[in-house]
Amino acid sequence: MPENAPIIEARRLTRSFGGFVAVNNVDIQISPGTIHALIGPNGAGKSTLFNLLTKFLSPSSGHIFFKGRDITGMAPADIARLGLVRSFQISSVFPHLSAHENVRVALQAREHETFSFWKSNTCLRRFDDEASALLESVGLSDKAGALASELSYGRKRALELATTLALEPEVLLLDEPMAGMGTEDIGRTADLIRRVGKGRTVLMVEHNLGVVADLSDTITVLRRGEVIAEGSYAEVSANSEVRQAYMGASHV
Ligand SMILES: Nc1ncnc2c1ncn2[C@@H]1O[C@H](COP(=O)(O)OP(=O)(O)OP(=O)(O)O)[C@@H](O)[C@H]1O
Repeated sequence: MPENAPIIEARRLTRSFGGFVAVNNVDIQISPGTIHALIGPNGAGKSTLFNLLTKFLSPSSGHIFFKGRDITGMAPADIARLGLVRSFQISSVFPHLSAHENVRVALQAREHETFSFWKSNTCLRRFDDEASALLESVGLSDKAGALASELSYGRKRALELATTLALEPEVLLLDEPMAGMGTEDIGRTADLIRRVGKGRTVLMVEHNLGVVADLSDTITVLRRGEVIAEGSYAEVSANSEVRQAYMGASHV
């Protein structure tokens, strides 16, 4: 496969709910090593498209490719093993384990060593060291011993990112990473995404256009289930159809 071939590609992707077409014949290509955002007004079909691309929903028709391989019929767990890992699901963190233990569990899961009580101390030590390094990379070193349930909202999401990074994903899929965050957490999370996005591909749905402008290499704008524009923030924000789509929308 050529180096700049899309890492994720959808062709004529469509999803209907009853008679309603939420995603309509969408073609999209995600280039490797880029941060790519899906935006659009409420009800545009962003979450549906994201859920299709991450295999949480099945398409009514169309195809999804990961590194040129058709993954349309594959289960999410199988595509996660290929390197496509969805993050920012609060439920993926165990509330009664410490931040450090949460990351260690994810590292053990990666190596299918969930039942590692019989492992040597040296082996467990390796997970400990790796867990500490991951916590440091998301700025949580000082919270290593804190229970996940005691972390602030923004830090919980940083912990989720650490547990996702433990799986060594090639593609990070972020569903509204800034949702529910205050200004300070937004700034910190944006820095974090930029940092962990280096050398990876990031696909995110995000409502905060300031963050989208700041982080994204490419933006795809949806409206009523269809792609109406794609390009850099400067390009899409100058597009008259995009401006029209956002007029009167509550979150711009
Ligand atoms: N499970 C479902 N059953 C029926 N209709 C659905 C379902 N999921 C989404 N829809 C409809 O599909 C359309 C697109 O929804 P979707 O959540 O993908 O939009 P969105 O762009 O993510 O919106 P928002 O910004 O409000 O989150 C909406 O009209 C929604 O009501």
